[in-house]
Amino acid sequence: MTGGVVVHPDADAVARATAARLLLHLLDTQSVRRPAHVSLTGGGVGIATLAAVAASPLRDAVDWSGVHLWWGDERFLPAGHEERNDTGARTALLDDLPIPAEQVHTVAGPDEVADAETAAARYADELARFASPGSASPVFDVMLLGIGPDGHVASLFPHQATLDVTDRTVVGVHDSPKPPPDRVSLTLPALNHATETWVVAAGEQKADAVRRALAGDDWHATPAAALQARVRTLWLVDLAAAGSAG
Ligand SMILES: O=C1O[C@H](COP(=O)(O)O)[C@@H](O)[C@H](O)[C@H]1O
Repeated sequence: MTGGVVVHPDADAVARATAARLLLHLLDTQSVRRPAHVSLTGGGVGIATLAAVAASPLRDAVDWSGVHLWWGDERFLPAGHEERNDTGARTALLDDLPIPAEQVHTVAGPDEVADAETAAARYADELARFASPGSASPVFDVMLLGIGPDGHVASLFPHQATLDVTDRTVVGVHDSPKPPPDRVSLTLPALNHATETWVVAAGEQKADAVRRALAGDDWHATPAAALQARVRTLWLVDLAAAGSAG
């Protein structure tokens, strides 16, 4: 297991470098096996990364029919809502990507199911359909995540009971301190069921959370401190998030 911090000059550079890293990683993976499973994130740099994938000349070198896309979390809002993570991803990249619709695994919203728990159970079933032997989900080749200023990751927020859920891959989240209050999130064991995890962060407001996570803070206080991919956990940050600005 390895890890590391890569510091880029600014948010735009984080997004462009992460996009290049993702595309090269997919090309490498596809040279030996397929499909590849990638879990996406919402958030400023997460969506900017997808826009940078869309703009990259390498984009068309990837065989997208050999890629499955998932989400680490979703806001429990109706399909097409501008605050949903998948809406941002569609606008930035997916609407223009030759990927089979059935390989884009979205989380159901209130237009489809009664509550976040039902959406979580349905997403868990979908993950199970593609599970690696002996587990409840695929091993994600890349788990792309953001981090909140409070240290939240996906929709696992500090001191919420969802942090301790280990018997499921997906949970319904309520009382999120960041709107909207209802969400669906992979649990920590599911987030860590990844070969590589890349946490993207930019801006001074992320610096303290990044510092605490890297220092191994109590993960109930800083959920991102619990991230540990099987092979490599990378922190892809800008100077400000690295605490080196000014
Ligand atoms: O609410 C969420 O926030 C985080 C971080 O977003 P950012 O805009 O502060 O970078 C994101 O990673 C997560 O997917 C999302 O649902």
